[in-house]
Amino acid sequence: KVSLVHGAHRTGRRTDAAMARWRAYGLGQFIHWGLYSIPGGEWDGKTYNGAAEWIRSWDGITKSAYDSLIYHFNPVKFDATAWAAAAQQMGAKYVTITTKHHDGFCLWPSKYTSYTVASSPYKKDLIKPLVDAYNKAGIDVILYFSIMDWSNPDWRYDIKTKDDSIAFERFKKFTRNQLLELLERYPTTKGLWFDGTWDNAWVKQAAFADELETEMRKMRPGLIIGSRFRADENGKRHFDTNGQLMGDYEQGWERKIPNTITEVHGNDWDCVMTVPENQWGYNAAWKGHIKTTDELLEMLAKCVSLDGNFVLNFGPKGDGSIRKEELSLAREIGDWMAVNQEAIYGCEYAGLEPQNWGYFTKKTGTDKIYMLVFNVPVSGALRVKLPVQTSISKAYRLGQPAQTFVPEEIQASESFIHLKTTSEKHPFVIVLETAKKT
Ligand SMILES: C#C[C@@H]1N[C@@H](C)[C@@H](O)[C@H]1O
Repeated sequence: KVSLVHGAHRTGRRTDAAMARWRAYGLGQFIHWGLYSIPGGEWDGKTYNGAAEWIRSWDGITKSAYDSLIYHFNPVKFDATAWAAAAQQMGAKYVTITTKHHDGFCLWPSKYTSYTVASSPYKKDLIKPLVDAYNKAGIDVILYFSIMDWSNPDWRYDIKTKDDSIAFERFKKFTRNQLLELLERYPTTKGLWFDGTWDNAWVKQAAFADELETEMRKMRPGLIIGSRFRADENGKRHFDTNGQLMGDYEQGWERKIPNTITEVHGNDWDCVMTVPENQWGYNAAWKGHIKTTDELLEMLAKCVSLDGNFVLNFGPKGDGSIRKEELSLAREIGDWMAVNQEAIYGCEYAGLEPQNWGYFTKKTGTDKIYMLVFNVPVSGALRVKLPVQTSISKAYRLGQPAQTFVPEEIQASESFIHLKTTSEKHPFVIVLETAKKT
């Protein structure tokens, strides 16, 4: 181990109540909304392949033309209550909302720049109504904040000259001001989801970022900050030079999910996922593979089965409406969660040998096991291997307790659950109440 001043300040998981609440969420919603939502991935009649929220960075688009979008931002269809209701029906327990993406446009009337909603025809703060509506719907709010800020003349990708250094010192003050402003304005928010922290200039700010993180945590006890915020003094991100996780949970699972529990290293983590391959902001012409409800449910199940949360992204349109494809996905996920949420909320890695038919979760603090079935074998026989000296005292279909199963023990602590039919068309859950053999 090397001695670090600005590495991880904690080994192992946080054990406080705020983090336990985060750990139990299971399902979250991501919202990417801003000026980029107006063009929706198209410019002068041309569609581009890159992510729609990065359109300002694409060749062929003049930056000033993009920046003028602020004078057209007037989301008259914005309805925070409707957004929160859709998320609540879906079963999301937390939402991560873009306060400022890489373009630097602020959805709140920040005192520290004019590039905010206050300078748009809409004028009003968008974050407060969202925080209030989601909280009212019983959904916690995490604020997404991009350190990288293309609108700020003091931002630098790297610091090469004295002038760069002087400018970036101003940028660091600006960034701190905005973050403390967000924490002051929205006191019920539970965490900050940082992005745009990979550039050299920021990676060189180990001491500043470490002190800022400490300051924010003092301001908001329980605040949750992931591994993407800061680098250690050797420029190591997510995991410090000693391999210790920076921050409270691993934030590396962007559009990907671990396959084994060993990849999780005993940390908390969440996976943030797009519906199309790689579009976060609204993209009019969704191209390529658009994930189905069952695919997204399987991702959710896989994340929870490996001790993570699954956060599904929505990209509202520039007018503030949510596209119908996302609303129907939310509804179908919600319909499934209405029956099966017990296998998701407050659940964790079950510690059992993975099986091909799907995923195990376990209710935290109990011996209750859930079998989330996605791949019914032609035999209809679902193999279950329990720890030695553990038996299944009861097995039944979640949501239909009268549909019970009598496990066939094929050898010590290994059983088959025989399905009554192999013609299920959608994922379902079997509950196993287990007990230590006396
Ligand atoms: C790259 C990148 C960013 N990280 C995702 C969470 C989106 O915000 C995307 O633009």
